[in-house]
Amino acid sequence: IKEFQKINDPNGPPGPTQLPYIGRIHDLPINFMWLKFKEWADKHGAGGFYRTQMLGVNVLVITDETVAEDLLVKRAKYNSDRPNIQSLFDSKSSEGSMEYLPLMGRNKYWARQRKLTHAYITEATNVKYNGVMYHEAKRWMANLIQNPDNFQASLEDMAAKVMCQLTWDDPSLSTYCTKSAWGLLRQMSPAGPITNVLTPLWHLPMFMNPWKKAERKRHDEQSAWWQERYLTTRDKMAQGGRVRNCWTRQFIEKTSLKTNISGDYEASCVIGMLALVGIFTVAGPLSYWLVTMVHYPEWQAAVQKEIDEKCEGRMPTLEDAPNLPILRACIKETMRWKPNVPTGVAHETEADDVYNGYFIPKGTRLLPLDWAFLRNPKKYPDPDNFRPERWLEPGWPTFQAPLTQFPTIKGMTSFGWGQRQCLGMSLTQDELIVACGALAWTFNLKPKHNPATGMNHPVPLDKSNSLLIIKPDPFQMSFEPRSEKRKEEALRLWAESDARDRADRAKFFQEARLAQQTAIVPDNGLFDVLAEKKDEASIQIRRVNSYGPQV
Ligand code: HEM
Repeated sequence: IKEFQKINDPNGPPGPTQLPYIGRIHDLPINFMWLKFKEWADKHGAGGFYRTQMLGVNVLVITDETVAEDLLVKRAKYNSDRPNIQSLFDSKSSEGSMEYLPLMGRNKYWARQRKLTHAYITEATNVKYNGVMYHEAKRWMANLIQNPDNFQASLEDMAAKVMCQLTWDDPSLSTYCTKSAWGLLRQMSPAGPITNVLTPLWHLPMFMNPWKKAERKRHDEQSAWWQERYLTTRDKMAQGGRVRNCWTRQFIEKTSLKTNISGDYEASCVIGMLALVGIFTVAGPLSYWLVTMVHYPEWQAAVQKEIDEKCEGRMPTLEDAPNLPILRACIKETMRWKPNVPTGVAHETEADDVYNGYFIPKGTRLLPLDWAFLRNPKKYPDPDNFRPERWLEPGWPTFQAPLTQFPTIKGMTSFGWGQRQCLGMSLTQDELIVACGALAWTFNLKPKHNPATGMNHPVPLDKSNSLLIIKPDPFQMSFEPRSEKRKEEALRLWAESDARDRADRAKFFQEARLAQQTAIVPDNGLFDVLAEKKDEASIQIRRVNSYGPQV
């Protein structure tokens, strides 16, 4: 009784009644958890937040943007740590595992890896990703023409190819990279292994602990693959520069000479993680774009009309973005209506604090509930419906001019807060403009006819997985080329881009080989450095493998 009274202290923050130790874990469903959090928000969150508990852990659910601003931005100094994820080894990198930047505590590994990631993404954005997004969007359009029923896999593959190209100059790695990203995403999600919710199970001895054994295998495979990618890239460079511009090459050639990244192992992790994080994050809104366009043909027509007029018949590029506000409004409204990280990503407090008169103990998880922010009826009237006009017409609370600049997805609550704010906002916006623009230019996206029932296959609006980053459950739809001419043109664009890419690679490799034969390239000693570093790397990697993760 005493314990019950203590955790339900009437002077504490509001929230649902807690049971000793388990808190409210018994009626928090694993699936669609964000809906239950929102239900509690409607009952208890009048002040913009409420508290709950889970197996002894304090959670403050933030349901209002102003409170998120106060706690996560203004008090970022001590509210930017991350909670431990039980089913990963050393998820916070407190023991020096250095592996998962987005999950790290606010420590030195996080600080230097965030700096490097930010610099690399910014540089790639400034050079428009060396055309990689256009190339992959064209490949995807051709794939959709030739094999439309495989659209969900080819969509993820497009996002993965962009990241593998930017990271290792090798789009053929996309299949493995996607699988690897899935493995990590599942492992870190509350709806993944049961040990993320019933955390004490994780501490069973290894011989009777299937969860830990499975994670050991997943972890070791993933880190070995990251290391192999890194060393293979370096080998290729040492054998005649057979790698074009990419983040790994940039690290080996330039950054490694002046960085505080500790060495090859850490480099392979920060670079590998960067490749992974850009797959499902972008694939989510892109999948929801398909769902939305099927349900709102009038908005699809408006986007197509805008593209046809403003791009004069061309497939849109990033240069066209300022002239395409309807496209940008539909992208932003898709992300508002169907956010792909609906619970938000938790921060953890590093100091005791008092907020609005309520005591918040050190170690509290702060959960910025994106589903609640994006369904706030004051900011988003008619929040449950897809209304892109809220970004386009004066009179709506979210309207902002000029339309050449707004709407933009940059700064949306979905990208998080303060010191931990997402580093991929520009990349996401650019990839969505290119990919959604290409879809609108090439296809009419429609429901698919089911001859067995004589009706269309349903395209559900509310069926998804419940991982931390969600995507819609498999569905069927049709990709109808807008005309025979458009179809031919899309296929031609891909053939042309593919041929150019092959020719560029061949020319680059030939020149690099020639330069190596005539010893022009190694005059800066790069290859000697690389040869030496290779030995260091093998030593270091042997060390890392024997050190292993903290079990
Ligand atoms: C729709 C797309 C995306 C969404 C909704 C999203 C959302 C988020 C969220 C909610 C966080 C945590 C923020 C916080 O803790 O306050 C985050 C962190 C991060 N995101 Fe994204 N993200 C997206 C795309 C990307 C992409 C494409 C990349 C990179 C290519 C990326 C890289 C990162 C990184 C590196 C972090 C960790 C930042 C840190 O912990 O300091 N994200 N993202």
